[in-house]
Amino acid sequence: MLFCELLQGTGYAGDLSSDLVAQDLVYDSRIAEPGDVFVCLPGAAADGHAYAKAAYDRGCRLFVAERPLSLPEDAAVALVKNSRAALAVMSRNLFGDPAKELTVIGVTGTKGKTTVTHLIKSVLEAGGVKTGIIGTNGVHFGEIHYKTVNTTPESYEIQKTFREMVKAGCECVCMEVSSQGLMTGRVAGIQFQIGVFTNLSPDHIGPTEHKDFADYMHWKAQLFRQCDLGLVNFDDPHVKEITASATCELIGYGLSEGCAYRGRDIRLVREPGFLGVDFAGETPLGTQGFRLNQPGRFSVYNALVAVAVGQHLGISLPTAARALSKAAIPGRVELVDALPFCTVVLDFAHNEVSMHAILETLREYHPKRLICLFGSVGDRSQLRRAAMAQTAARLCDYCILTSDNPGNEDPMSILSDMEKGMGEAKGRYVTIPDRAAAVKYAVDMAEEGDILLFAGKGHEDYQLIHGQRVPFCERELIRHYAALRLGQPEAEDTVAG
Ligand SMILES: CC(=O)N[C@H]1[C@@H](OP(=O)(O)OP(=O)(O)OC[C@H]2O[C@@H](n3ccc(=O)[nH]c3=O)[C@H](O)[C@@H]2O)O[C@H](CO)[C@@H](O)[C@@H]1O[C@H](C)C(=O)N[C@@H](C)C(=O)N[C@H](CCC(=O)O)C(=O)O
Ligand SMILES: Nc1ncnc2c1ncn2[C@@H]1O[C@H](COP(=O)(O)OP(=O)(O)OP(=O)(O)O)[C@@H](O)[C@H]1O
Repeated sequence: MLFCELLQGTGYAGDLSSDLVAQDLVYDSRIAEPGDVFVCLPGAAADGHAYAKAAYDRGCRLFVAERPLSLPEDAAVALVKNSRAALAVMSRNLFGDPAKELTVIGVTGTKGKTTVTHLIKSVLEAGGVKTGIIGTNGVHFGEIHYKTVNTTPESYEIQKTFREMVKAGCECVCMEVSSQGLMTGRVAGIQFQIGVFTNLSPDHIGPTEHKDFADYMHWKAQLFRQCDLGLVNFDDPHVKEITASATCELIGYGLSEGCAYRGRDIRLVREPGFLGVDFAGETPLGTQGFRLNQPGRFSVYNALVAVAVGQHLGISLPTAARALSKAAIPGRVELVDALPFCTVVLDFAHNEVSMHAILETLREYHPKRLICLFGSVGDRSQLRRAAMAQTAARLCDYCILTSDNPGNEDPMSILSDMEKGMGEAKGRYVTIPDRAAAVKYAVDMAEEGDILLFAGKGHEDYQLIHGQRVPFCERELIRHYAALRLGQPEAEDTVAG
């Protein structure tokens, strides 16, 4: 593609020859190749402008930057005001604006994004609409699955993935849109047909993320300034602020009166091997009974919005109900069929908000004892650890404190911060730093009627320890130790990592 065509819409300045040909775009000098356009991005840890020469040395001659670069004369530099925004526009140009060939749905909110995108995919595909998803669990479409670095990837990866999805016959893409993704322009220039708001509470506030809650909220609200229809949780205390600047049509879902999509008659169901919820969903096209394979009130919200999206795309209520009765999401309130006399749940809850949500939900099922195994990630706020531990101490009968992803921190110092929270809330607990040993302890202590929650790892198949990614699959370990406890000989073969 001609460099000047690629730059169309960026508002660039620079005296560029009209016959320069660009092969691809790249924003990391370490993977730059001859023919690539190197886009200099100012980052959190470094500034891409400082790596322009490295990209030149690897053969790049075409550059996009926010300020003049000191490079040999054969380099062509297009100057733009905001290089991340320019990357979004150029990526769209490079891949031929694939969003125009898809129905694009964006899901934002503090909790529930991954769950909701998977539920929407289940509902749409049950109605024959081939759908791709992009989010924390990676990219999924058809038989294709790959991981992403970010919940909302960089604009180049998004546009490239959209194009792959179109080629694979997808009609729709449902993606998680993080506040960081909105703030850093990763979804700039995409007009979403539907935007979904799940809920909002303080999170992602810190030196490399948002400066305060107002900033976090401002960027979440951005989705409703670039979509046609907003499906928003009317029961969330922050819905007014999120929608105040909306430019789209707004439709509410929730449990309160006035919601177009409303859940009522909620009944929590716990049966052997099953933990779920029944409810009636009122919609503009009629009322439908639902049984969800996922527990708790928050699952009703997640399901309602999936039904609403489905209805807007022509999926009937019985089809949506059938899909939701079977939908299971790896690592999100996932039931592990391991010990027949109690309920074992694997969940990604890794901060105070989601711990509170999942534990309160599980309490409502009246377990004999609610036992929770969890750790806290390293290299992040110390307050988060104590807060999580306090919440667990208040809501559980017993806690097993262990390691999550300690990262570059000493696991013992993370555990000591968690123990402070435990002590303040007078919780009963044991500390077992090695997570595999802690899993064994939890499995061995389980009794009839207990609910065991393994929190934090969810779908992850590794632990980050001292900068290393160590294989670790909690689901497999639970099954392994359960099989040992039940005297099943095949247990030896089931451990992964
Ligand atoms: C803190 C932050 O926002 N980091 C994001 C950022 O990377 P960065 O700012 O650290 O990049 P940098 O290291 O400062 O480098 C700046 C530029 O120089 C380039 N570079 C650097 C070194 C070199 O040798 N050569 C070179 O060209 C880099 O490729 C980059 O273009 O830009 C990268 C590319 O887009 C992102 O992958 C990366 O996300 C990191 C992994 C991250 O953790 N981000 C968090 C804050 C985030 O975005 N989280 C949300 C989740 C929120 C939720 O769950 O709700 C998300 O959407 O993932
Ligand atoms: N609607 C909801 N409200 C509150 N909590 C929820 C909701 N849906 C799911 N959860 C809880 O939060 C956890 C994380 O859910 P999910 O991964 O879907 O959210 P997310 O927004 O993608 O989160 P993250 O940004 O941490 O990846 C779940 O495992 C569950 O315990």
